[in-house]
Amino acid sequence: MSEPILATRNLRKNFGALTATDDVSIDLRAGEIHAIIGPNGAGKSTLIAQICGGLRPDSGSVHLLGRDVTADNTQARAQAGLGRTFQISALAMEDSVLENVVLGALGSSGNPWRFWSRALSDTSLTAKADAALERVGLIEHRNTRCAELSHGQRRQLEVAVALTLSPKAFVMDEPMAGLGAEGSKLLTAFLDQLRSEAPILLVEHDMDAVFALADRISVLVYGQVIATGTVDEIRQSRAVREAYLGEEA
Ligand SMILES: Nc1ncnc2c1ncn2[C@@H]1O[C@H](COP(=O)(O)OP(=O)(O)OP(=O)(O)O)[C@@H](O)[C@H]1O
Repeated sequence: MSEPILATRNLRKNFGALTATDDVSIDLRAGEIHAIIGPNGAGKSTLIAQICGGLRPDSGSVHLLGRDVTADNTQARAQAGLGRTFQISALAMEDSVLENVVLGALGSSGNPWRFWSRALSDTSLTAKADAALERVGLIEHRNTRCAELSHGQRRQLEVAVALTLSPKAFVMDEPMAGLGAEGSKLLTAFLDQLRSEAPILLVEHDMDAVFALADRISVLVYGQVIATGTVDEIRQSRAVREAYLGEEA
């Protein structure tokens, strides 16, 4: 099997006596959507933070395209090809849609703030931003203030921001959160085709979306991966039903 695009190896993180990440080794392979599910407090956000560089693990490692990036900060990982969308929106509400995409591309690329005014007249940057907006279906809103977008459109915009860096892997933290049925359907269709461009590690509570999209699912409970498998394997797993879905086996 080809080398995973993104991987964690024996990742561990303690908060005092609590082990929030307990020996987690997961792979994200080319072309796949790998969903991470688990009850509240299972350690999904803590795991994502270590993968993206916001939190340093106590032990274990993170690998991107075969390279150990454990010591790299968030920005370095973004530059190395890790595209991220957030659970809590990181958009600038008073700025336009286009400005948000350019700002995101700049911020992640490590360019200092003082070049901001020049960035908007940099046609290669704005062309890239427009291409990303076109892809997520927001091009006609390029000059709209972000605050005027619907919740669903903001989610699309976050994906556009991530797209500008041509990521090699995406990490998405609850992209469906707050979307209505129609919004979820649209985003599900979009992610479905996005996986062929870059695989997606997807943390998501919306089980309809997870079951519709995931090639593989890993189930996290008390910081541990208790099972990894296909949708059918996870649905049929006795351990998962007992530990997570709360059903009597
Ligand atoms: N900075 C912190 N200090 C102490 N404990 C923390 C910290 N961050 C998280 N925890 C604890 O670690 C455990 C895992 O939390 P985490 O937020 O990663 O879970 P989660 O699966 O993302 O939950 P949710 O689905 O509710 O977002 C929880 O028990 C939480 O209280």
